[in-house]
Amino acid sequence: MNDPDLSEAQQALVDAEESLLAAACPGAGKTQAMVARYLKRTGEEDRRGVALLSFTNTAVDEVRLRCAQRADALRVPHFVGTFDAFVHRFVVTAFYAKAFGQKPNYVQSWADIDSARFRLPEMGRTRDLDLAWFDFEPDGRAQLILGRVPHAFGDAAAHRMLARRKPEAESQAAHLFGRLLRAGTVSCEAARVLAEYRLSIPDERAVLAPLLRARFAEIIVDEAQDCGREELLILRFLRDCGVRIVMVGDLDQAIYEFRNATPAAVEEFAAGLPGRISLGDNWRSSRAVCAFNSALRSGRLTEAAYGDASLTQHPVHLLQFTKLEQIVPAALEVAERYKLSAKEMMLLSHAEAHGMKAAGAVNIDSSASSRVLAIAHAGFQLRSQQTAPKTRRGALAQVERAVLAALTADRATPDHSLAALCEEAGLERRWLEGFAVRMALALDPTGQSKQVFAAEVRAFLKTASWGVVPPPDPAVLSRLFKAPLDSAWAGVAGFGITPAVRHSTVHGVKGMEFPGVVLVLPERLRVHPVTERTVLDDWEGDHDSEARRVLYVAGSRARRLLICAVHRKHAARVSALLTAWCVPHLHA
Ligand SMILES: Nc1ncnc2c1ncn2[C@@H]1O[C@H](COP(=O)(O)OP(=O)(O)OP(=O)(O)O)[C@@H](O)[C@H]1O
Repeated sequence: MNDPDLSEAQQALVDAEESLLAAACPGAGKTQAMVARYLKRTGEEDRRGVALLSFTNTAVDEVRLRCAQRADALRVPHFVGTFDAFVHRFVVTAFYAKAFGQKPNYVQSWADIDSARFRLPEMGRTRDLDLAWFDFEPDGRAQLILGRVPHAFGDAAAHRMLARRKPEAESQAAHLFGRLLRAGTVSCEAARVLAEYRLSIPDERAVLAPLLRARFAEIIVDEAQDCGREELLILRFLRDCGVRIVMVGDLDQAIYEFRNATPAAVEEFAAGLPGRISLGDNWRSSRAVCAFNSALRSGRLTEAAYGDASLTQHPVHLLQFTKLEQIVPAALEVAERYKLSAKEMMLLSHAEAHGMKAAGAVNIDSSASSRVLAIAHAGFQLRSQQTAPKTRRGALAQVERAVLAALTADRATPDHSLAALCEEAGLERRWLEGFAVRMALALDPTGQSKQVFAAEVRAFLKTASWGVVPPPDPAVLSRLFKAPLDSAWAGVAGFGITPAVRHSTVHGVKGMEFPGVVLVLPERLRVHPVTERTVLDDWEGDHDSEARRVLYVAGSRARRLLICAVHRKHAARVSALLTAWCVPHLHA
């Protein structure tokens, strides 16, 4: 029976009877259609399961919520979860347990654990190397992906040094990878490598194929454009086992190339599937936003506005700025013209720092310059209800470093990992974390002068109970915990102030929508290290690039109003592009 809430194209996705790619535009209602299919198929299959796989826990939670009325659809043999959870449960765990004689302990990412960091001898003043910067082959070989090494690793000479010592870094990374695996620590990246390894062994394929064939009738893949090499390999295996593969996605929203997800590889895999349907009705956005999406899209799909927002006549607004701080007041003026409140607006940028500065939020890095300020900042973050876990962890890590500096008289280099510093200081990391939380919460800078607050910090450290380690030297405390500069302390007043407009990176709002979006194009655009092109070069030259897709994802989050806040240097180019692509636009 047809679902009255679904369009014809969405219904075609629900009813499809062969493996296929459903290529959808932004706002096509992929989730709605996919969940409708999942519920229908789980009702039809009584023996074998249907799996619905997503890439993020948020997307998984959303699907589970929408299936809440049908508890049977969430029970065995069916499966709703992340791609990683699927790989762990059905491909890797048993294989690992057999090979290593223990159960694996999965961690989200190497980046989350200190023991996945290491140093090369005589590396100088650089940060530790991180396993997350390497790709691993099924035979355990490592490949350093220089594009993943963050700027903060060190100065230009440090980056050159690392490029020169790449083979040495790769050999150490491979060694550490093997050591962690043997110890039972398996990151999601490592699990994918193990899955790939397992599937490369003919005997293992012969064991796994009948199990998966008997267990699953169909795998539905949400956000299919984010499939990387290993996911595609697993899907290929499942397809060869006779499991139906239904992929739903928008190749132009592929913004995870750093983890090997490339739209070209997904397209190639999809070309081998018997079916393909297009979902080109955008139920989310106004006509001007749809035109903006079409101007940025590299794929062939044509998109049209279909939902309530299609009646909105607001053009895209081009807002020129010279300083990031000018954006919000001007954008709010435009929003007000269309009766949109500040709460309905979302400011998006590729790099977090630009959005933060434009929104007037205090940047945690600015407090890194002073230990006293870092402690004030962490206290605020811990007390606030709105702090994201990642921000809280970052703020606390700065307090931990400050405490370690006090104990080691700042002898340790600031570039060592916290785990290494704890070892040097003879402290348990867990104890230090607890100490940092207690200290940040005990000290409140509200209404205090910087001198008084700095004195409170020193007094706290002087009188604290240090347990196993000797207390810090008072002379060291006076030297390391001075009152911060006036300009930095002025920022403390801003800690408690919520910015007028919410802000996020583009990657942080994937799958979401907002009545109004302010998209920031800053003065300095990223230059791709290989192509040496910026996003505007890509757009003008019609090159499909991740930077261009990031703009597309950002703009397509808007329902009614899109404001492109463009630095004066680039305004003429963006205006010319919007004109060339017939995007209705106005200069604000
Ligand atoms: N058939 C429909 N009729 C009316 N509204 C719909 C229909 N399908 C989806 N919508 C609405 O359109 C909006 C976009 O849907 P959804 O967020 O699922 O899109 P999406 O395909 O996941 O988009 P994106 O990939 O850009 O994140 C939602 O507000 C949803 O409620």
